[in-house]
Amino acid sequence: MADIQIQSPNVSYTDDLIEANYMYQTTNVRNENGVYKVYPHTTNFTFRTKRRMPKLGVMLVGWGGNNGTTVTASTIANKLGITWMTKDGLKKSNYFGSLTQASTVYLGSSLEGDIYIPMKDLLPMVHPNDIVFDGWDISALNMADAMERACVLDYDLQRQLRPYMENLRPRPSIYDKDFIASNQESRANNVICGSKKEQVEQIRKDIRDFKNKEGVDEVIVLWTANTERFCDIVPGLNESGDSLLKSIKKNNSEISPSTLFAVASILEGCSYLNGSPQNTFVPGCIDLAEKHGVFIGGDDFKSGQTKLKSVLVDFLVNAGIKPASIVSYNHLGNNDGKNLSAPKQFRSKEISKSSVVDDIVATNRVLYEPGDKPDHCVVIKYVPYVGDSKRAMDEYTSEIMMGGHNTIVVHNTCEDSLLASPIILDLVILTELCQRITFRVGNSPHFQSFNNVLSILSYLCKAPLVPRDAPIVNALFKQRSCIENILRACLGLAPQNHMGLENKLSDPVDWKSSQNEPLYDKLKTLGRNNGFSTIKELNYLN
Ligand SMILES: NC(=O)c1ccc[n+]([C@@H]2O[C@H](COP(=O)([O-])OP(=O)(O)OC[C@H]3O[C@@H](n4cnc5c(N)ncnc54)[C@H](O)[C@@H]3O)[C@@H](O)[C@H]2O)c1
Ligand SMILES: O=P([O-])([O-])O[C@@H]1[C@@H](O)[C@H](O)[C@@H](O)[C@H](O)[C@@H]1O
Repeated sequence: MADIQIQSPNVSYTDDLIEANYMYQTTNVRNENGVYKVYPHTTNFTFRTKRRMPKLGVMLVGWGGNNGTTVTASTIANKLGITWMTKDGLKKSNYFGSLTQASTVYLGSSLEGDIYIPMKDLLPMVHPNDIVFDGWDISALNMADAMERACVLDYDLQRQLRPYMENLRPRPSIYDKDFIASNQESRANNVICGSKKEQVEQIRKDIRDFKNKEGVDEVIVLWTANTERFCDIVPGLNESGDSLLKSIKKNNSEISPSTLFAVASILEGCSYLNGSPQNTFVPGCIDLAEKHGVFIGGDDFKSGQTKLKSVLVDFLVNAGIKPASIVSYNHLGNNDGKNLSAPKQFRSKEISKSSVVDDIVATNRVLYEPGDKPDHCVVIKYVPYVGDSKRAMDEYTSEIMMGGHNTIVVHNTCEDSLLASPIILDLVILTELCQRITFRVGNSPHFQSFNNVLSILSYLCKAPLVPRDAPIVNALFKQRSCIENILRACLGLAPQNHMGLENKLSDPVDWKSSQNEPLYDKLKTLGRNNGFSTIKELNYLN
């Protein structure tokens, strides 16, 4: 755990809060008679972050699935420090793949060189080991048997975890065979009967029951159940919070289980996150979240093939290379793949997997005329034998200079649920953190929360949900920078700009820097006394 203290008059610490003054710099552009007039703009923000972390409860819809069992098992294994033997030797529990737990951020430079710390140490964040899990599943299997059914974790690990999981049982859930593949029906032996209104009330009761039973301070609900078909958006049905609630009262068949869960969570004041591609967040659901001041986020975990695509296409387009054809094929044999073998459920996934390049393409009118975009084909096949080990094959064919072509072919094999599980953790950890951050703009007396649609979560989602009229960003490193720089802003730190000007000066010794930075004070003294003029040379001195 890196313990950091910002030494700045712009940042203050109390027992309850970290408060930071931050100058947010943007540029406004106006096209005036063909000339882009650019107006730099600075806005003063004051961020407040509550330091006390709650006991966090996470309720997973689809708890008994591959992702649900794997993320639950992994936090128990990490908490207990479980190791296990495999044919490749002894393995230790970890959170690899988690942005908050296993990636680092640049903090600053020191005499010893650049300092990087785990992202999780920038601001107080809930530790995954401390999360209490519960949830629902249409399958009644206890979590130990469900973990075994998932075939994700090594046997010796499962063996050690069984005693901690066999008494965990998913709560009965809302099942509607019209929304997921018919091949899931055999699994549905743990369902809530009654009208949609009664089902919502039961889910609300479950959330309260979990809170009271486990003594958790906050609950976040996350959908990791099967992909549903898209539902129709119809005026009078679900275009507003009121119409949505009325449709539920009327037991309208077009209201999906995932939207019912979202409504129940919102009415209980719990953030709701969607790890699947369906359009859970119909306009009425977003409206309801806004009215109740509840965070929502999604859609569809960005875990493997699409995550890489949002890097590769960003790299190609920003290198001035024109992707002209993108073909993404994969096959997998888990129950997710089985559900996606049905056309309507596949269509939901095809939409989320296909939309990820649109924003990147739209940024470059040198390569793409308006309306021009790459051929983009998504194929998913269900092959039971390979189980959770998804095999993805991609081909990127791009136009390069003077009629040339560049073709990149990628083969990407992974246990899908071991990529998705850390993403589930990051989604809930960042959402919980955002629940503790408020900010005021300028001299406003009012401290506000983030917009109810938590677009800061975009890095973790294939089809980022953003506030009305906000731009959708899919490029992975822009999304990561967004998270890192917002966390830095909460500490009054400037955004990472990677300029490294201090290492690009012909005479850094005379570089004007803030007087309270020992490094540059020392540089001036040592540099002058020894004729050294660069940081590297100073380091050599030490
Ligand atoms: N890498 C990944 O695993 C990945 C990446 C992106 C998105 N996703 C999405 O995450 C979801 C879960 O993936 P998975 O591999 O865990 O699938 P899974 O089929 O193993 O688990 C889904 C679980 O949801 C249950 N379920 C279905 N409908 C339900 C309902 N209405 N209420 C409660 N439970 C219900 C099923 O019984 C099953 O146990 C899928 O929608 C998938 O598309 C997964
Ligand atoms: O995140 P990603 O690897 O691009 O997409 C994955 C798909 O390729 C896979 O077929 C599906 O089963 C997973 O749910 C996930 O959505």
